[in-house]
Amino acid sequence: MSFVEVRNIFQSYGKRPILERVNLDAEEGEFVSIVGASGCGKSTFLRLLLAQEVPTRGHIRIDGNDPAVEPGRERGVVFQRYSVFPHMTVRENIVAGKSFHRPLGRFFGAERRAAQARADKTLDRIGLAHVADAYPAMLSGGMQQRLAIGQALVAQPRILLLDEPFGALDPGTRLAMHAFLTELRSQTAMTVFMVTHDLEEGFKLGDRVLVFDKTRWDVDYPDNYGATITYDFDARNGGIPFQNIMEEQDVLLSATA
Ligand SMILES: Nc1ncnc2c1ncn2[C@@H]1O[C@H](COP(=O)(O)OP(=O)(O)OP(=O)(O)O)[C@@H](O)[C@H]1O
Repeated sequence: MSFVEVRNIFQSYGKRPILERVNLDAEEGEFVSIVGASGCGKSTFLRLLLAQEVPTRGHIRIDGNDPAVEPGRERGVVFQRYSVFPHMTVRENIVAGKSFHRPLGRFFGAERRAAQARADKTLDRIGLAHVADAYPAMLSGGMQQRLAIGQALVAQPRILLLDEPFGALDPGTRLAMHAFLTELRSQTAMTVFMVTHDLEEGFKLGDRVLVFDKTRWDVDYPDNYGATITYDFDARNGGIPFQNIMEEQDVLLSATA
């Protein structure tokens, strides 16, 4: 039994199929990058893993069980747009990440102090301890996204779902976030699913790179068929030498110039 089992998933919105026959096995600790054309259903797949949606057909098992409806211990999630609370300080945001299953801030006395101490540990880990009392608007984009990741991590989920988490960041900050995520992963052994539009990022960070695409097309009715996993690349130890693909493209370009 794999840690994450996806069996013959179909998902349609109304009559329109988005995903069809999606099958996947992922082991605990794997980093799975997901790429594919815009609108092919990558975020839909993450929502299914999050149990925010129920598939039209098929099933998903996480550690042998149906995915819990509420993320938390099992899954954390980070989207491209920062999901931090603007009216709370950095530390309060982390506490809220842990306590989102109850009304925010409902921690008192010793429990509140314990929650804050845990939050400070997370802030240390994500390098934001020095701005614990600042508000998100005072932070750079990279820092805000680190805060969002910290918020997802504070409940120590076994699976982290990232939907284009670095898409809104400038290239330098993006590289810093890659280093941050790689370090975090070595500390936590989390399983990660990351949707990205950046192929190079997918190969750099992922153990595997899944490509979602349609295998069937009807030119008259392009919405008739859904996408599935068409490639499952092993990206470990330079398994797919992405740089070489880029170089080959350059060779092709210069050959045709
Ligand atoms: N709740 C919904 N109801 C109806 N259609 C939806 C719903 N959610 C998504 N869609 C449609 O399903 C398709 C797949 O959407 P999804 O966001 O999963 O694609 P994506 O691959 O993540 O795209 P992108 O790369 O642009 O973010 C899109 O055409 C979208 O408009």
